[in-house]
Amino acid sequence: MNPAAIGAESEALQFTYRWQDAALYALGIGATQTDLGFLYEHSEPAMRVFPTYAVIPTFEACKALFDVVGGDFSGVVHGGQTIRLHKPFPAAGTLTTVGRVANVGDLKRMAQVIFATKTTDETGALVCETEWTIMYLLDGGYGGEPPPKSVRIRAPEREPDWVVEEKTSPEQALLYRLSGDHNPLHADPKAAEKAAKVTEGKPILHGLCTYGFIGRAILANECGNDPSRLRAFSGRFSKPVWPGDTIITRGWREDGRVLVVAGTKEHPEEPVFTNAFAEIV
Ligand SMILES: CCCCCCC[C@@H](O)CC(=O)SCCNC(=O)CCNC(=O)[C@H](O)C(C)(C)COP(=O)(O)OP(=O)(O)OC[C@H]1O[C@@H](n2cnc3c(N)ncnc32)[C@H](O)[C@@H]1OP(=O)(O)O
Repeated sequence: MNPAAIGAESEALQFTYRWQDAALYALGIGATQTDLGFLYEHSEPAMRVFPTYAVIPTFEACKALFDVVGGDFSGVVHGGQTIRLHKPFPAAGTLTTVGRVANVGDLKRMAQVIFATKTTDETGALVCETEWTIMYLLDGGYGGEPPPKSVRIRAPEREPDWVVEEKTSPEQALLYRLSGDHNPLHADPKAAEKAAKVTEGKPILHGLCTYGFIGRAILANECGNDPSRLRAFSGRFSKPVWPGDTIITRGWREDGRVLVVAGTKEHPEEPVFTNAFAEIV
């Protein structure tokens, strides 16, 4: 790993998308007939885009920094994701993103890298900021500084204010990857075998696919499906999810935020998404 990469920036990368791309993303994160306003170009009012789409135009700006950071990509898993939204995404458009290496940390058993991005639209207005925590399972112990301690967010003891249970399909990762993350870990059993410590030898779901399912549950229960009301969404991928699993998301309204925990029906013993909150207006 290369701690000298901290502060490195990508070029300003342009990303143009069509309504078809936003609809394909929506299907990848489990949208159904009840989400028609996110799928149909002639929707009235105008077609909306799920706010978690923020991870799609920003992905390449992070990937562009992979070489400067170093490490072994075959041992990479997604550790956590934050998005901050300043404007809803139009159904189609051109966005410009600059990526930055925010931190490279040594956890001894693994390394942790944080990539940050800023995205603007054609008018130069800020649309979204993102933060990607990436775990390098094969690169710990390189002699670097540990990352700053994360702030722990725990769900209250009481019953949640809402619960959403949604089954992913066995092909969910094969559909989600069409939106741009072609990591073989989510498609190829041979690649999954190499990361067997996490995957148990079977392709796992993209963390950002799970994130999209959970984001949809928040949008439906807290924002009346209005993307302009979700201002931030953050959480940690604590355990893997496999295509076909049923994701159960629980939400609590607490101190002006929504705290979230998600698990799966198949592995109820430990949650898959933790340390999570959403900010709503
Ligand atoms: C950037 C553009 C390119 C994007 C590349 C991404 C490509 C994608 O295609 C890849 C994916 O989508 S992979 C799928 C999604 N991710 C996963 O399934 C990983 C699930 N998580 C795990 O298995 C474990 O958390 C695991 C194995 C990660 C760690 O578990 P443990 O070893 O048990 O760690 P633990 O002892 O619990 O924690 C020790 C300290 O390590 C840090 N940490 C651990 N998990 C973290 C996580 N998920 N995120 C952030 N930090 C994490 C913490 O510092 C932790 O200490 P503390 O708990 O006190 O904060």
